[in-house]
Amino acid sequence: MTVELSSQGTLAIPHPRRRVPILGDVLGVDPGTPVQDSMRLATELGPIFERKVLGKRFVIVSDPDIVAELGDEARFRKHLSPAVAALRAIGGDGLFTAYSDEPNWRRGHNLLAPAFTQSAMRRYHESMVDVAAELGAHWDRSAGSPVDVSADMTKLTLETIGRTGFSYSFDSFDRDQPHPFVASMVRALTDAQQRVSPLTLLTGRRRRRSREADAAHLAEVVDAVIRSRRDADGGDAPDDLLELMLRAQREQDPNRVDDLNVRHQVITFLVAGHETTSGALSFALYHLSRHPEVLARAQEEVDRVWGPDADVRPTYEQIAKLRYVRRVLDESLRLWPTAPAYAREAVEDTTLRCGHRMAAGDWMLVLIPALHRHPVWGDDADRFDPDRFLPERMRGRPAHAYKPFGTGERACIGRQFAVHEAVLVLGTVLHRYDLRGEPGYRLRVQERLTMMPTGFSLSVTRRHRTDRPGRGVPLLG
Ligand code: HEM
Repeated sequence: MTVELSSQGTLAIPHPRRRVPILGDVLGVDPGTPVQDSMRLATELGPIFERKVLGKRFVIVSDPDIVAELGDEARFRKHLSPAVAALRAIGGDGLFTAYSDEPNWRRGHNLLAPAFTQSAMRRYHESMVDVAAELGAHWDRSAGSPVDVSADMTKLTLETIGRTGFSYSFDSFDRDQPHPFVASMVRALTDAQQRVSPLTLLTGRRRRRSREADAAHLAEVVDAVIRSRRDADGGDAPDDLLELMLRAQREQDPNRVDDLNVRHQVITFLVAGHETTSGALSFALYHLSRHPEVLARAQEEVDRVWGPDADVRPTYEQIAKLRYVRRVLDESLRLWPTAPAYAREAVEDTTLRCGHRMAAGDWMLVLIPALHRHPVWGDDADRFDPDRFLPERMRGRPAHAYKPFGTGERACIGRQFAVHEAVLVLGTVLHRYDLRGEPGYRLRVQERLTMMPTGFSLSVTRRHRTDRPGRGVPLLG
């Protein structure tokens, strides 16, 4: 990166041309799409630029060298951006919204990390297969009408984290409307993201009331889940996240957390554990529907690894063998990383190698979709190409050019969970259906802290044995 130094010897950071006094860089900005606006600004202004909104300064970076430096845990740590700090209204000091020096972050991390190891995934596998099969049954019932992909992926991922983490079913596929938990969560996330916008500042009181009602509703749902567990006969309690926390309380474990934090952790995992994976699956299905050659290759792989039985229940080992499907997921998360930003603050005064000085507490926002389109990805970085994730091509790129799951000790604890679930679900869909997107659909991305395709539907038709090369006899009907 080339740098230009200001008269004070620090990096002169570009900003949007038309800056308005007091309000800041708001012209041409849509409060509903701050991430996509910033992606556009990154192409205009480069891999480090600033935006000011109502006196709040955001330094936004997408340069792999700077991102690598910000990942140095000795000099930087997680910062709660204004949007993430606003989420504390529902997540309190749960893992995602805790400050790194809050005691409950370390305790919660130590307590819950064993539930996210690769071997722990074996315990969740059968429940994940069950939920994927329910999606199949739901789509079979759609009888040829297009399915709303993001809505159904949200049902699926909420159901999966509910059952695996808390042995609780939201009965997602038996509902016409999303569970009220989802409606409250979507409003809470959207509200958090828009909290820094001057336009939304004007709608104060009504917004505050609705925010409080949503926080109360989320707490109510979660307290009911916790209560039903406490009331149950503890004899054969399921081995899940909730049990880990309740057992630690009973056994006076040094990492035990109090009742309020148990609530915060459950809300955190229900939200963080489904919203991002739902978006990742929806984007992957969007790309598959747009790239018939990728779709055919992915289907060929699933047929080969899982065999011809349309109602197959894949084994745990058969998920990791879907290498090409995994590359489809990785490439979807490159173009549309569904948790699109994370913030890092300087632990003490420091100077970046590019010359930019940061005082202790100064922070920068890593804009992941722009990092994932940096020139190190080549001059066709906007093109969907899963083979970018072939091992030999990955070795040729800087490691910090790909960060969909964040960085360091505050990186995503649920990464293995998300990958196992997403590959399993994509495998199930590809094995069972042919997919056809609406020909006129142009990708629209909704932002609510996370990103999700909107208005995207697919026509799904059951595949026959004759659709699987070299097989012969029809499987159905
Ligand atoms: C494709 C799916 C997912 C993506 C893209 C994703 C992305 C991320 C990112 C970027 C962070 C770091 C945020 C920051 O530094 O501020 C994060 C943290 C976190 N994620 Fe995920 N995530 C996904 C799935 C999951 C799942 C399935 C779970 C739980 C089952 C989960 C639970 C969490 C939690 C609890 C944190 C906070 C960790 C901590 O700070 O200790 N995520 N995730």
